[in-house]
Amino acid sequence: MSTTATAPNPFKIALVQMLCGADKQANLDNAASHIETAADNGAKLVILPECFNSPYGTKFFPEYAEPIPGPSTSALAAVAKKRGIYLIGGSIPERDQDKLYNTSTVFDTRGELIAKHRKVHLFDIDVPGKIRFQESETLTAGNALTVVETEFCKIGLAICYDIRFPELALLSVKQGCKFLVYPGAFNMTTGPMHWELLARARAVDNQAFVAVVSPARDVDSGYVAWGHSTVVNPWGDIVAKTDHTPGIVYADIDLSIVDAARSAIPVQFQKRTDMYKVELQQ
Ligand SMILES: NC(=O)CC(=O)C(=O)O
Repeated sequence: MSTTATAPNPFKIALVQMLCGADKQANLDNAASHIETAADNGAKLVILPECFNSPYGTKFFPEYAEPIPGPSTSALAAVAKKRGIYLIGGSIPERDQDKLYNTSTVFDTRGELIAKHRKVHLFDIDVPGKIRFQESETLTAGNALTVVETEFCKIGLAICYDIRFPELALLSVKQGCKFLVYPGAFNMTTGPMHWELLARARAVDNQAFVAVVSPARDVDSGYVAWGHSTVVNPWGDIVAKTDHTPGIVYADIDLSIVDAARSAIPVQFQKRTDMYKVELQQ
């Protein structure tokens, strides 16, 4: 669907910061119940966290992985259709033949799957004495930029570690995105260092709204999520944010702020493409 001059603006979004535990069905039920609450409260676009149907860990991915469509994404489609909302389904471990991906699905108001993003940059890090995580032990990286057409605006969708790669965001914005969405799951080492910093950086360097959506923190899990789901406006201001506990973060996305920021500080139109260029190799 293409964006029109009559698109509703502002529109309300909801970030679902939920606990994501070992019981897949409980995760699906919990997500559906939060989505219903968000819709009751007027959200037109609801966003779940990374790996919402499974614990976040390479040993869990093979066990929890599903094809798309599959039980988890069918449940998402049903609730999007029932409530007439757009739904960005965080991510799930996806199985496609002999490969596994960390994949986000997007549903429109009729429950149709309108986009699918496979995490492009796998989370392979080793911070001595703090955290080692190697998604590539079980996952394969996606190869595509994901721009989602909605009635509100184009949305650039990427997952967690993808936020650390400004090139991906720049390419989405080059394709017309005014809003960048990152289901994510930073941890107790990288969260306090970089979660908010990166969300604000991507907002400022792209003059776009940015939403980062985390699971709630469970200190007993093998991977302890930072939480702090946040929405940042194109000036870099935090417009909505929570702590580490379960809950829903709401924000109004007023796209006129994107236009105002881009017109006041017109870096989007001042790129020295005679000197440098970021280009999609596809
Ligand atoms: N979980 C991730 O993909 C990324 C992350 O936690 C980080 O970049 O830090």
